[in-house]
Amino acid sequence: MEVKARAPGKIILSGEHAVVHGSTAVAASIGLCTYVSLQVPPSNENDDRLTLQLKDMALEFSWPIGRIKEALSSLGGPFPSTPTSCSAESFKLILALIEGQNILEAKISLASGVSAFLWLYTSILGFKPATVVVTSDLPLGSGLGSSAALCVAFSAALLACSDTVNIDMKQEGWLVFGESELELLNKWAFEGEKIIHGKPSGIDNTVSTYGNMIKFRSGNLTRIKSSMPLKMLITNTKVGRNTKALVAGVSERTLRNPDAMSSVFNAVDSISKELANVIQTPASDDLSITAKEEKLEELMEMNQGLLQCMGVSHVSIETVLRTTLKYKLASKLTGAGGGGCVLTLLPTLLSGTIVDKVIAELESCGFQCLIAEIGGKGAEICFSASS
Ligand SMILES: Nc1ncnc2c1ncn2[C@@H]1O[C@H](COP(=O)(O)OP(=O)(O)O)[C@@H](O)[C@H]1O
Ligand SMILES: C[C@@](O)(CCOP(=O)(O)O)CC(=O)O
Ligand SMILES: [Mg+2]
Repeated sequence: MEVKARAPGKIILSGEHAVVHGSTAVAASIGLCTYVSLQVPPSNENDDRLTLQLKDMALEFSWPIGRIKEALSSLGGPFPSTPTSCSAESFKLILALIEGQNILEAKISLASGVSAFLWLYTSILGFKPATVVVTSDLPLGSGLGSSAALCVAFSAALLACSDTVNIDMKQEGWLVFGESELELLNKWAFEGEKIIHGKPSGIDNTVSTYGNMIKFRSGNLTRIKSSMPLKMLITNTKVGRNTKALVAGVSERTLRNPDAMSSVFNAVDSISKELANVIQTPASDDLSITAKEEKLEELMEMNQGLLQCMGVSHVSIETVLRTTLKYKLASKLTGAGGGGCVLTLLPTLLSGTIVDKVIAELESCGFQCLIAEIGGKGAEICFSASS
């Protein structure tokens, strides 16, 4: 049997980092996904390995099931309906399994994704042989939530193969889990994100699970329906960075300056709430689309200023801000910052010629631009009779 899962990346319109400290944030899924295919060999086949292929990186990891069992059976499980955190001790055992796999120094950042896989796999499915293949449209470590999309896609495929979720495997095409299954999937993906991010807020896995646009605060989501067209230019500075380190840096700054940072986080909270209001309030005679876009631009700029206060901007981000400002366009970093991606609002009345010019100028700096489809589907699964 083969099950496929796909889960989207995201943009954060307002509130990254502050959301880790209890502020409101607003995020939307985008039309770029991570795909996982999970193939369980027929029980009469003599295949007793768990294999993980990261196709985009041409990497393969493979373990005899007996070796995984030997290393991890003390953890108990599987416990698919009880999302459980990977303790420091379990993490050490998992790392020992990965250390035997010779990840090249240049690709060592992938080790956290592979660790999340091993934790989710053994916790949800136990010690069954399988081949799992991953591909992704998303750039890794760029602020578009590749870590969460990976954890959501893994969890969706694994839960679909477990006996926990009630889903008709004979249905064709891409399927969406029911509400309670989505909740379970989101909780498992959050456990995976914890392995990759250290201290995630949960916003990325939540928006990847549910799709569309959400307002998120302290683990609680409110679905948002946009009442205006929202077109965003995403500029990838291609400066690599690591969310875990940036999140830890903001926490250290908060420990050093608790009062000042608490004011910064409160200001971000207000900005995110206001941004959600602007997006949801229908345009009227008193509030035109253009006026709404101007409000959004101002809120994005204010949020960017506060992200600078948190210490997560970067010279490459500042170059994007300066470049777009020449065309009177407002931008902010999205995701963890420190490089990665920047969002620029493209107002409805902006001419195509200007958009082409700004993209050409950004690309001449070595950046990569794309115009995202915002607020699409969340996680989906698909069964096939195996190949
Ligand atoms: N397709 C993938 N294959 C393997 N690992 C991945 C994949 N996508 C994400 N990851 C893991 O997530 C990490 C990037 O996550 P992070 O630093 O949070 O940035 P972002 O979530 O913005 O892309 C990678 O270093 C890797 O460990
Ligand atoms: C910085 C943060 O707010 C978002 C991180 O997003 P990304 O991993 O950079 O895509 C962290 C979090 O909310 O878990
Ligand atoms: Mg991430």
